Amino acid sequence: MLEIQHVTKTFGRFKVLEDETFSVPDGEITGFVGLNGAGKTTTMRIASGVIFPNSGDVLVDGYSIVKDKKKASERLAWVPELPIFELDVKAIDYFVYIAGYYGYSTSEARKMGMEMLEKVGLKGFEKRKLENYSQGMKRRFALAVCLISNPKNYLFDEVLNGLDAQGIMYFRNLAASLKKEGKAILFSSHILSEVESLADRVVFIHKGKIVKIMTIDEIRKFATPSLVLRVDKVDNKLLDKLSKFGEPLVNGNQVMVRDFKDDPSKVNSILSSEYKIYEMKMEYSSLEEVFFKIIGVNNETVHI
Ligand SMILES: Nc1ncnc2c1ncn2[C@@H]1O[C@H](COP(=O)(O)OP(=O)(O)OP(=O)(O)O)[C@@H](O)[C@H]1O
Repeated sequence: MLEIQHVTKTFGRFKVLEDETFSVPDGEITGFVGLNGAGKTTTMRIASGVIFPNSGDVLVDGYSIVKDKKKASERLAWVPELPIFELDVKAIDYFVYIAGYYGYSTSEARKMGMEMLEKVGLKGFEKRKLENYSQGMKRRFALAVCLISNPKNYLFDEVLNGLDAQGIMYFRNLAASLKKEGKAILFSSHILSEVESLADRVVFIHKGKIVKIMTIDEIRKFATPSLVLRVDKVDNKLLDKLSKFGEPLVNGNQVMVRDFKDDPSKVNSILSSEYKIYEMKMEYSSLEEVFFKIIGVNNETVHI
């Protein structure tokens, strides 16, 4: 478990984090979202012990990263936003070197390295030098390396950046299996659809302050419900009928009734004598919409 406790950080006179407090529980994936410059990477760097907070602390399974750095960092793996492996060394040799640091023999480490690199989709590239890896390959390699020590806590900073569809799939599977093993995972990303599908809870950060912490279930309740219908024809009469339930938006023969808070079967009974309904389902607005509601900016003007 990770506990970020009243962390404040300033760079020069600029306050980047202010009294930041939240927890990353065991057996859960915690999504960490915010606009560019909100403070996610700084939080992760503090939690990993690379930089110190001005005040506050981070506890890793109860050990302070400030006062008991060795014990805290042994229990933690961190994949940084920009893994730097500009090394004139083969991937497998570097893996063996790092694994040696954690007490594995060369033969054990080599066997584990070959397996792990295959798992992250780097089979056939084990002997390529790291300096010749692409950004996506470096990220995959960083994911494999972070598993060597098998710690309880994980910090993944924008690890989806630069990953292709296969790499994203690997990360999804990895995060799900770590969660199953009861690990605590903090995962930042701008790909909010991925956060929504992976995370159990989401921490929202804005201008260095935690503005909201919500479970995915709470996010779904908070989100605006819409009824989506696919019908044989869309005419004014249909839209008239639907507008009694919410705001109808048309896209071909599909109509989305926004802010729908009624019983879908009522719509069915009102329409079924005049229209063929091919499909009817409830949809909830995305985490993205919830995010912009929470921080109070318009998603057309700000890119997340
Ligand atoms: N070493 C540093 N010196 C000065 N300012 C810094 C330093 N590191 C970060 N900052 C500033 O702190 C703020 C938070 O940066 P941080 O990288 O934590 O944001 P982020 O939420 O990870 O953003 P992004 O989504 O763009 O990666 C930014 O304004 C950034 O310019």
